[in-house]
Amino acid sequence: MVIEASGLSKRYGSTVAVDNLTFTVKPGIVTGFLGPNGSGKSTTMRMVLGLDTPTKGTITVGGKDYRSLSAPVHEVGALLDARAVHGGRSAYNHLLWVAQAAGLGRDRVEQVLGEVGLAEVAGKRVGGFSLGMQQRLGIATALLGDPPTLLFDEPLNGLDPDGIRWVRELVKRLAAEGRTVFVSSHLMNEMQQTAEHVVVIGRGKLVADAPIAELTKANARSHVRVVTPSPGDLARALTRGGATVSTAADGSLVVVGLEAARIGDIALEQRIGVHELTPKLASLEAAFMDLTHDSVQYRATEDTHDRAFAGKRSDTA
Ligand SMILES: Nc1ncnc2c1ncn2[C@@H]1O[C@H](COP(=O)(O)OP(=O)(O)OP(=O)(O)O)[C@@H](O)[C@H]1O
Repeated sequence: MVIEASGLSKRYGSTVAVDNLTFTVKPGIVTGFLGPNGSGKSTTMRMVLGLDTPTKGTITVGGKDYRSLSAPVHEVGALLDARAVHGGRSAYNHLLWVAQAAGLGRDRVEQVLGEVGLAEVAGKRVGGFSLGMQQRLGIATALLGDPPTLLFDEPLNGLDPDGIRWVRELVKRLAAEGRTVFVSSHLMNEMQQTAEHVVVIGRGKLVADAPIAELTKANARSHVRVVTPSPGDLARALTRGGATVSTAADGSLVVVGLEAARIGDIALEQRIGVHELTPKLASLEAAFMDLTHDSVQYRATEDTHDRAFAGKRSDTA
C-alpha cells in the first residue's frame, strides 16, 4: 500500500511542525525519512496513524485515511515510542493484549517473539528491558498483524551495532516481501546502508525526495585521495587534466573531477610515484548536511549541532 502525503501541514500554536509536505512512499523498497531532531518526522508519522490531525492537507495509506481502515493492525504496523509499553507487563502479555484486541492468537505472539529474538525473555517484565530490547518488542508489536505497511520511528535508537545490523536486515527483508517500509532516522550513514529512497525534511519542509544514489551524487561530491612524494608536480598535471585539486591537512591531495584510474595514468605518464590512491564516495551524511544546512534548528553551538545530527563526520570525507 502506498503512503501518500499531500499538502500536509501541522501547527501547534505558533510552531509549524510540518509545513506543506507532499511525498509518496512506495511498496517494495525501504524509504528513509530523514531530518534533524525536531524537523517534524514524528509528527508526520503520528498523522499517518491518525494520532494527530493535520491542520491542512492529507496523509493516506492505500488511498484511505487511517481512521477509516477496517482492520488497522492488519494494514499498518508501527513502532513509535518503544518506551510507551507498560513496564509492569511481561513482553508476552503485552503482545497477547494487542493480539487479542486484533483477533489474533497465542501462536502469532510466539511467532513474532521468535522473529525479534525475544522468545527467551518473553516472560520477563518489560520495565527491566534495555532500550534495545524495548525496540525489539515495539517491532514485534508492529509485525503482529502481518501488515503490508510498516512505519518505524527511529528504530535504531538505543541499539548496539549488532542490533543496528539486525534492524537493517529486517527492514530490507520486509521491503523485499513487497511491503511499504517507512523508517525515520537522524543517523545518515546508517540510512545510506538501509534505504533505497529517502524523503528528507528540515523544519517541517520537504528538502529532498529521491533515490539515495541520486541524492549523494547531486549533493555531495566524491573525490580521490592521493598520497605522493611529489604533490606539487602531480597537482599541476592533474589540474591540466581537468581536475580540481586541493591539499588536505596531512599533505595528501584531494582530487575532484577525475576517476582514480585516470589519476594513476596521469601520474605514470609524468613518472610520478603514487603511494596511495583511494576513491572516497560521497556520503549521505555529507549530502544531508548540504541539504539541511539552512534548516537546522539547533545550530547555536558546535556541540548542539553535533547532537542534532549524532554527527560523526570523520567518515564523510
Ligand atoms: N504535541 C506537541 N505540541 C507542541 N509542539 C509539538 C508537539 N509535537 C511536536 N511539536 C513540535 O513540532 C516540531 C516537530 O517535532 P517532531 O517531534 O515531529 O520532530 P522530529 O523530527 O520527530 O524530531 P525528533 O527526532 O527529535 O523526535 C518540534 O518543534 C516540536 O517541538
